[in-house]
Amino acid sequence: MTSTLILLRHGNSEWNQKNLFTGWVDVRLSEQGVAEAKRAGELLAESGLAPEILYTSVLTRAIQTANLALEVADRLWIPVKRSWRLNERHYGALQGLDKAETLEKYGPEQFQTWRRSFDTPPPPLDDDAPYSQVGDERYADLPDAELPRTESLKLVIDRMLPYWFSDITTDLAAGRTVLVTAHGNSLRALVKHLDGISDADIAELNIPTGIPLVYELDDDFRPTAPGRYLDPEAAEAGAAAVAAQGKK
Ligand SMILES: O=C(O)[C@@H](CO)OP(=O)(O)O
Repeated sequence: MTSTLILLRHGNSEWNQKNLFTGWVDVRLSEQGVAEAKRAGELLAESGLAPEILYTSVLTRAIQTANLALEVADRLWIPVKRSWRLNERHYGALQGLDKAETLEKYGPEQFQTWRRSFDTPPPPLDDDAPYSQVGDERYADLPDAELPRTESLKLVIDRMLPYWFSDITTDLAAGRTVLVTAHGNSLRALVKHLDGISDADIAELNIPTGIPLVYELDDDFRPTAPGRYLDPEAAEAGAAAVAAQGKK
């Protein structure tokens, strides 16, 4: 039996628009992001795909995106599960910094290492820094030692994959069409796992905002074919724009 998995990166956020490193900072969608999320709902409806359960991170921009898309697709009623394990990568001390200024200050090599290397996290964020998540109510159940102060992509995979196996694959095994609405780097982590992308090659993968990416999975939750974007042309342009962030 095959099952269907739909991955959706949240629409453009207020901080994507301002070109700021975001990570776990809880910003909202920009107007453009709202339009992208609604368009994602149209793409889902036009494709005939009907999500039966929604997974999101606990960050507002992913939740807004899912709600807007599902409303357009007339599926706002489906059950929802949220987890911090689907959150964006914690960007450490870079959270809140301007990407172009960071590129200029530290140079392209360091900038690319922080953004896209597999296992080099940015410097950790101080607990009393303005954009720290220490004390944020939504993480109250998370032991302090497990609350990230920075993360590499590898660390995202380490905290995301257990949830993939414990929860998301359980719904897939039950034959449900699953929608996962999450973030650029948490979805890069999941796509790396699904497509078996090497630690080196994952640096080149960028996920566009607001365009559903659909996988058919076999009984072992492996893709039967490459994932397909419901609007391939827009996805290509969107991924190129993400890759170019920082450059003025
Ligand atoms: O700032 C961030 O949290 C992410 C996603 O917006 O950015 P980047 O693509 O640079 O990893």
